[in-house]
Amino acid sequence: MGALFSTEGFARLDAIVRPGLLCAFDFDGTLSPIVALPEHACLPTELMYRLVELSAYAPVAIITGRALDDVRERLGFVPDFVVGNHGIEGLPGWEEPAARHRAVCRLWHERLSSILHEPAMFDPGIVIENKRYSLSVHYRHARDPIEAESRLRNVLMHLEPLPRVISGKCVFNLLPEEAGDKGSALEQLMQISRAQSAIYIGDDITDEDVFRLRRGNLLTVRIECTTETEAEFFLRRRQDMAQLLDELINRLHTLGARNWTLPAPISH
Ligand SMILES: O=P(O)(O)OC[C@H]1O[C@H](O[C@H]2O[C@H](CO)[C@@H](O)[C@H](O)[C@H]2O)[C@H](O)[C@@H](O)[C@@H]1O
Repeated sequence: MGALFSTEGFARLDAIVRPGLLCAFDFDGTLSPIVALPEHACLPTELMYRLVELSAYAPVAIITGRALDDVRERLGFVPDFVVGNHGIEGLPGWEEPAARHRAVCRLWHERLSSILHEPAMFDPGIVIENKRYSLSVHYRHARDPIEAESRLRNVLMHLEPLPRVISGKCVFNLLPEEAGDKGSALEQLMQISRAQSAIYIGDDITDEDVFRLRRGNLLTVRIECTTETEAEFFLRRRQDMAQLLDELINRLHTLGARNWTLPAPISH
């Protein structure tokens, strides 16, 4: 993995950025800073203005672990595509399988709520975020987060049906086994939008499903340099996102690209 802001990284950007590019982003930790409480997360205005400008040149997609209605109200603009619940919510035909996922999540929620109320497990700092089609169990504010992580891991192993567990930043995300993921969501979005190439930026384990696609026409970028990733390049800090959006906008503008998913402007 190399630095995106390097000779090699800029060369890869030059190669991938062309008319027909889909620009896709994770939300928490990529666009929005990680904050103590999920309900306080929002899109910083300096990124929001840039994303609006970018969407004149290329379709913009948000692929997030959050529920759709939750993330939409945090964006402050309307992207071309929003996919929620780690890929479960928002793609054509998503409702039918999601109804099955909802029933499974209801079972898990009931079971977990009851276990987490047992005296030996009770900790007001452990919170279940019910996103209807997936659950997030947050332990950022647990009395002892390291101990909570290992106790929760043990509880999750015994749930029925067994969930697909994606760990994250002080969180376990629980998904039904047959649910899609962010990788399949990105591939579907490329098909739907007829994109020739794509860039995806993410910061967490749930984004690895995109990073491991390893397609020649997909540039993957992880926030923060780590060895535990399949992403091609990294940005040192989330704050570098503004510069990355400027790099995309400037290249697309120079190439005369336009967002082909928008109605054509009326000519007089
Ligand atoms: O796929 P993402 O958009 O990155 O969403 C992943 C999870 O993000 C949220 O939790 C994380 O961000 C919170 C706000 O900064 C933070 O308080 C929490 O500790 C993080 O785990 C969100 O609440 C989850 O639903 C998402 O699955």
